[in-house]
Amino acid sequence: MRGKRERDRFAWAWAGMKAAVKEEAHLRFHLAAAVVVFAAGWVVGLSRWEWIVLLMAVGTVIALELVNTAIERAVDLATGEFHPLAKAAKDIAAAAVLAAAGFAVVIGILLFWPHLR
Ligand SMILES: Nc1ncnc2c1ncn2[C@@H]1O[C@H](COP(=O)(O)OP(=O)(O)OP(=O)(O)O)[C@@H](O)[C@H]1O
Repeated sequence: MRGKRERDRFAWAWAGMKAAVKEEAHLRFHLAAAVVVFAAGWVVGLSRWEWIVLLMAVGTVIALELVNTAIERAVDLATGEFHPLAKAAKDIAAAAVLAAAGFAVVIGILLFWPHLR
């Protein structure tokens, strides 16, 4: 019974992932950028620790993009009207993605720079 429940959870999470990828261009962009960065990491031969740092940076951006998408849906469900709190919720969620993406770019530069010199 517990195994089935765990399988259901995984299936629901996978359904959420598929819906977000289908509906969110920003998420598709981040996934495509991740593929390019992973290919570049493979080409330059990142070390194990460099891979760990890169995976954490990329994973954080993608996870926050998913949370941002969930917050957008929840806000849209809560109100169809213009509301300052709805704006704040969406804008702050978007800022979280932007902050993570900005740090990921800096991390990427620090990781790849020594391999490209
Ligand atoms: N109900 C609302 N009340 C006030 N401002 C809103 C509301 N809905 C959206 N906004 C403002 O409009 C902006 C864009 O909202 P939208 O729902 O189109 O999200 P988005 O960030 O463009 O997401 P998507 O990734 O779907 O394009 C929000 O960041 C927010 O500033």
